[in-house]
Amino acid sequence: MKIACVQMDIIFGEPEQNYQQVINYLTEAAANGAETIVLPEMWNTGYALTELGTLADSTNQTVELLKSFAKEHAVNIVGGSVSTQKNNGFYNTMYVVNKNGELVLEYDKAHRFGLMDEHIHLEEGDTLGTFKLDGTVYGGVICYDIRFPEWIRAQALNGAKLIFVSAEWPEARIDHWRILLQARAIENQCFIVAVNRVGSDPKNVFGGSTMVIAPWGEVRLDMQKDEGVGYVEINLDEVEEVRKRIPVFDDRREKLYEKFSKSINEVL
Ligand SMILES: O=C(O)CCC(=O)C(=O)O
Repeated sequence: MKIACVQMDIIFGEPEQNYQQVINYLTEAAANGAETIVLPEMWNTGYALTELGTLADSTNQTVELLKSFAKEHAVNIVGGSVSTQKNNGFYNTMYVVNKNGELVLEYDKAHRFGLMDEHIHLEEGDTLGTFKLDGTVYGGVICYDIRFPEWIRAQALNGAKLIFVSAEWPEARIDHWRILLQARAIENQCFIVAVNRVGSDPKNVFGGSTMVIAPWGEVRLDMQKDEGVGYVEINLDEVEEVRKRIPVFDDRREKLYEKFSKSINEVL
């Protein structure tokens, strides 16, 4: 599978300009033969959280754009995430569409990031971001979610061989981003395709470092601070090879883990 990672800048609080930027990047990636294109987090508005009442997508604009582009160009799109308004609240929502133009995932970020005020302005999601493309199971998570190993493990246990991460991760903690992503790939013996933004907003400078990591932990793509589209070819058979080499999933002791997580709760 040829994957294209869009490491873009996001224009703060300007959805129409960001939609146009994304169309340009999708067009470039499709013209270069990408089969799956991945976008960063909150690419429609950036973290303009106090203005979501007028800026968030409340009309399905994003889904319609992604569906029609995917169908016309026969590409899968992991549409990063956008700010959405639904059920009387605002969400940080990841959409994935397949190459037939069908929506196969709508995932609301499960873990809200307090340092960027998400807990004040956004609702939290309660569903697991697994989905299928051509019969294979994938996972999708958003930024801060990667700090929760049990959340990524849940995806692997539900069959995900590759987990997509969309982010607006600040440069100040980019060493955490790199190490956490590599750890999540190694411990779950899966591919991680993680797309971060570059540029800055009124409060943060973002760290780029979009990466593709193989199930054995090797970094196959590292975009550092380059703005634009990065490409990588991956073969999902590597997942089974690594899982045979060290059979972590067979050696897990679920009941033991449950026993001690209960004990800790009882003590507290
Ligand atoms: O966990 C972090 O350090 C960054 C998380 C973040 O920026 C986010 O979830 O938007």
